[in-house]
Amino acid sequence: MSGDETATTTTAKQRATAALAGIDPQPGVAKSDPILVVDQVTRTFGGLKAVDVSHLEVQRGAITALIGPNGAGKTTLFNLLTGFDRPDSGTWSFEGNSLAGRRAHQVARRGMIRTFQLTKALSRMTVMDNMLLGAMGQSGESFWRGLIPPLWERQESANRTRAMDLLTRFKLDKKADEFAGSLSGGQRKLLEMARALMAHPTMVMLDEPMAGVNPALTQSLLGHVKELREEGMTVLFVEHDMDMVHDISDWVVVMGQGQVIAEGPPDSVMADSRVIDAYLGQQHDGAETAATEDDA
Ligand SMILES: Nc1ncnc2c1ncn2[C@@H]1O[C@H](COP(=O)(O)OP(=O)(O)OP(=O)(O)O)[C@@H](O)[C@H]1O
Repeated sequence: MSGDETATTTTAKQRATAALAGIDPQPGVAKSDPILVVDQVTRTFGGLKAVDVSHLEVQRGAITALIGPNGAGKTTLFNLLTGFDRPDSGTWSFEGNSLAGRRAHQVARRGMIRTFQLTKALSRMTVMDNMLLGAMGQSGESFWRGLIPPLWERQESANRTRAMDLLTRFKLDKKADEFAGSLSGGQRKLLEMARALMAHPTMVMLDEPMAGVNPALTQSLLGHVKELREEGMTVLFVEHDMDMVHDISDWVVVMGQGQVIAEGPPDSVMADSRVIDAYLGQQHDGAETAATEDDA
């Protein structure tokens, strides 16, 4: 690439930063080009309101972090939006189409794909079979095509080729025939991401991509997430690792007790007193619990 090209090419990061630059950092603020819009979504467990989100918009083509103390409702919100749980009330739309009431596979088919932790069952499958599972719901798996072997075989072969290309990109190609359970923590996270890409997502939802990752793989993982944005995908991720949040996010949404309590660019959000209070409150509660246990 020539120097001129370098100077004139805008990256997806620059575009996302510019698009979010003038947005007022207030909970529930409207974005210039939202791909996901959430309204009045609530979920109660017993007497506990785990999620109570009045309004939330996620900007297309940006990397948005969803943070908050333990029990804030982040995972529950992820489950609701992706059809793995049902809300008590509320609506949400993806690319202008309502997803309320849609099941997980219908949400996935519309291009919103979440990563999954490697469960016991998936650990006993090979890395390649995990990848092929990520292609489920593609045309080859449809009932009628499944009845016509040449069509099915062509799809199966295309899926294997795509899986191998992705495994190569994520440096897991040499592990294709090994059990997924034999992978390291970081390699598992890479597999989860690669598996999500099998479905050609528009938006990728990452569930704690840094959990259990050895520092040696940290940069590689961060690089892969940034690549998703460069390829035009929207990323929403839940994470406790604040270095990662700071490094890769264009925008940060903070949840506390089920609600969105703050949102904005990483620097301003992390300096926000509501955010500091929410986290300190948790540490304070923890200190109190420890003291009570000591006293007992
Ligand atoms: N299936 C369930 N049954 C009962 N309570 C639940 C269930 N799932 C979540 N909760 C409760 O809802 C609240 C929100 O939990 P959630 O897992 O969404 O929080 P989180 O922000 O993802 O926390 P963490 O960062 O620890 O994963 C918590 O109080 C949790 O105990």
